[in-house]
Amino acid sequence: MSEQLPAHVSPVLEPVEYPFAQTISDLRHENPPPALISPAFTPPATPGTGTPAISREAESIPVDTSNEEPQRLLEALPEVNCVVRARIPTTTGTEMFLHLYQNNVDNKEHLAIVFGSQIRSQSLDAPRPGETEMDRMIRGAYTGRLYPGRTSSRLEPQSGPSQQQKLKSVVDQIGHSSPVPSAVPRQPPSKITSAPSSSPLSSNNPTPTSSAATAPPASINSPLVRIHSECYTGETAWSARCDCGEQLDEAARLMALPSASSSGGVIIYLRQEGRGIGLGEKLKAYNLQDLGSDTVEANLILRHPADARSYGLATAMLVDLGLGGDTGIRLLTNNPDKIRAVEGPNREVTVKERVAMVPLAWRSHGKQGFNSPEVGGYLRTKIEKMGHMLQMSEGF
Ligand SMILES: Nc1nc2c(ncn2[C@@H]2O[C@H](COP(=O)(O)OP(=O)(O)OP(=O)(O)O)[C@@H](O)[C@H]2O)c(=O)[nH]1
Repeated sequence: MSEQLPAHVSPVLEPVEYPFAQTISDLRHENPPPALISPAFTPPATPGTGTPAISREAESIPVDTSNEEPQRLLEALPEVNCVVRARIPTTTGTEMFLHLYQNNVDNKEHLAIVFGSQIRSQSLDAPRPGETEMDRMIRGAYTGRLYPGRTSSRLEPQSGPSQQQKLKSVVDQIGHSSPVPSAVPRQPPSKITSAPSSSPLSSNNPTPTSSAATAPPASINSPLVRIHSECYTGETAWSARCDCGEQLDEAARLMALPSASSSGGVIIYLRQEGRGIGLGEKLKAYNLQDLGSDTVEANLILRHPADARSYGLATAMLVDLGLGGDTGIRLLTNNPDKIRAVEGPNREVTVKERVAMVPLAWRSHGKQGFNSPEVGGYLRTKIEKMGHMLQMSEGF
């Protein structure tokens, strides 16, 4: 029997009662386990959601989420609590505030990377019984900046001016007029000079879509938000199988632009590695991909949903950061499921605009970013099988 199988099928995968006994081709064409398809799966032909391939200029394409009710929304939002926040000066010159959250649904340390000092966590700022001013400063519940010898978590008019004067003199010395320098992209994109566009509307109305690359800032009231899922391989191990690292860099770059400084920005960094299946399972999926499966098929063969993620924690964190209700956000994504899911079960958050994440190589016609057969297949599968609002670029 084993000699009838393709050479790449391991003999240990032969017992007939398991899907592993079949060839990958069988699984793909005859027996995809329908019960394992994620409720987050979106048919490829989501109307009105494509991103034109030829022009990478700012495009507004209507998206209406008012009739969409994802099946996996919880009835109520989880509880989240920001336990510590710290200022992180970055290698690009931008500063951000890293917020670490705990919650009542898992034991993971989900993060909010906040650009701009105007976005504050309510749970962090809430007083804790018996805590001292030093306790508050140590857990990051302070306003302004920390400096040696500071004794209060609140800005004090008496001691503040001298520190502000010190800061001003430092700023004057280095020739900056703004206390927070703007970002220097890791790979400076020559054609990308402006923030994404936005235009106000509610999620009950058509949502314009703009390209992150070129759109001028039409509205700066709603902060830019990226809901990012952990990807060790793409963010840390230089993987060219996916564009996760590039997307993270690009989100940070956009949020650090001077044009975004009045509204700020937030990257919600969720610890749902491998679309929620974990790193070990994702690595198995990579091996299946090298054996011929696409990213969705590989997950299904491993008996995982195509996408095992949920976004309730992200919604709760955004609400805690004061971005709930009518404040509205501009969401950086191509994923239609994310848009409605992040709004929460009772529309606790309003997505006013979607901003497309177009791969850098596509926007620059190969001059920047990176290309590989693997990332091409990864993006193609997202578009063709997961309804991503992007159109495959020619030559990739
Ligand atoms: N299971 C699986 N997960 C992958 C694979 N490649 C990347 N991932 C994971 O996919 C997730 C990246 O998803 P996101 O960056 O949130 O992107 P998205 O939801 O697809 O859509 P965008 O918001 O448009 O980027 C991370 O958790 C990665 O670890 C893969 O081949 N298989």
